[in-house]
Amino acid sequence: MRILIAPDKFAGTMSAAEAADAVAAGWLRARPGDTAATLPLADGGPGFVDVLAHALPGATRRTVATCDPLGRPVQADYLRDGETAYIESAAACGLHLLEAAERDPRRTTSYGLGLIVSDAIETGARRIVVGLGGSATNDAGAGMLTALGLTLLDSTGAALPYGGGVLSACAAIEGHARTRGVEFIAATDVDSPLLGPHGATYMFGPQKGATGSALPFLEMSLSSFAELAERRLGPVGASEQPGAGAAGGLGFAFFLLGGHRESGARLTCEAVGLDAKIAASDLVITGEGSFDAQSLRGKLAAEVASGAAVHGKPCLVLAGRSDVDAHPDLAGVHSVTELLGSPEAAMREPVEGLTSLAEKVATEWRE
Ligand SMILES: Nc1ncnc2c1ncn2[C@@H]1O[C@H](COP(=O)(O)OP(=O)(O)O)[C@@H](O)[C@H]1O
Ligand SMILES: O=C(O)[C@H](O)COP(=O)(O)O
Repeated sequence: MRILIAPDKFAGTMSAAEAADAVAAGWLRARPGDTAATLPLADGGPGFVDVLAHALPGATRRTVATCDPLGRPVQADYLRDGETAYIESAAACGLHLLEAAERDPRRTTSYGLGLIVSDAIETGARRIVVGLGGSATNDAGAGMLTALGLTLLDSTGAALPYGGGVLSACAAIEGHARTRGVEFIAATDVDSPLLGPHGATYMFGPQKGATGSALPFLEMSLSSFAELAERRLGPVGASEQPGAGAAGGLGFAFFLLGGHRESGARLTCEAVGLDAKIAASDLVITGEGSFDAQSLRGKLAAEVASGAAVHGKPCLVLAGRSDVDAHPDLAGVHSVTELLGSPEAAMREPVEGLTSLAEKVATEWRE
């Protein structure tokens, strides 16, 4: 049997490539007569640039000095392919760049992403595809807009500090972004709007360290900024567009810059030729760290599963943990947590855990 193993990363424990290798090793241990092809994927979050680097052999990597969500210096890689640049927002805004105790979206900024985008523009990029996801920020892209040339002022005329928590003090937006003639594509991992119960703050704030009263405070801050920014920069309604809430509202900021949204998962799947690879296999396996209700809202595993369904191929999800038992596009959902008894055990030895899960599922698989 020909197996295609096409997972996303397991955030915090394994890259997509490590996860794919672990599944292949476990599967082949149980069924050595099968062939396994690995295809690490991404949905706009971490891994976006690495996946595209494999898919676009003509693209070159460029390394730039930028800053992390707390303003500390970091190096970030992005890709150039002719006049197109492919940038991963998590390279500057990523949750993985902070210690657990440092996570606080009232303070974190997307400024560093603006420095990467500026570098791309200054070196001639005219089409910029930005992968959104895995961020530690919830500032509606205000930091990035500042790095691109806009000035955010409070009611006394002083420049606004960075972070999502100060945005309700923004009384004026002055200047122009240095983005004329540049097409932006926000490759988002979620289709959430900016505000509301399914928006950036309430859906993703808690995983970034915002809890209790910080949540309504951030929601109010973003809402006030969004109203001003839409009036000043347009288009009105940008905050309600699907994807505006991706990466702490960076989707919204790209809409203000005239950009449009694509599904990050679909974009990477198309770039690697997933469809043809599914057609040439008998079974597809995908996975991610946490397979949950969010995953079904256009995330990578759901994209792979629907691709498999189109070709009538069975698709399995092997996840770190899961609260989804079944889905019409899936032949099965299995988790390392279920196998080892607790999420702690699953995360302690992630490669071994996923390898054992794949071995068990392969042993039980009936064609
Ligand atoms: N090896 C693992 N075993 C169990 N749970 C994991 C493992 N790796 C990651 N996770 C869980 O998955 C979460 C990340 O979810 P994931 O789907 O990978 O990313 P995202 O939600 O950012 O797209 C982690 O916070 C952790 O709870
Ligand atoms: O806020 C973000 O960065 C994402 O759009 C959602 O986060 P996640 O993909 O890391 O869960």
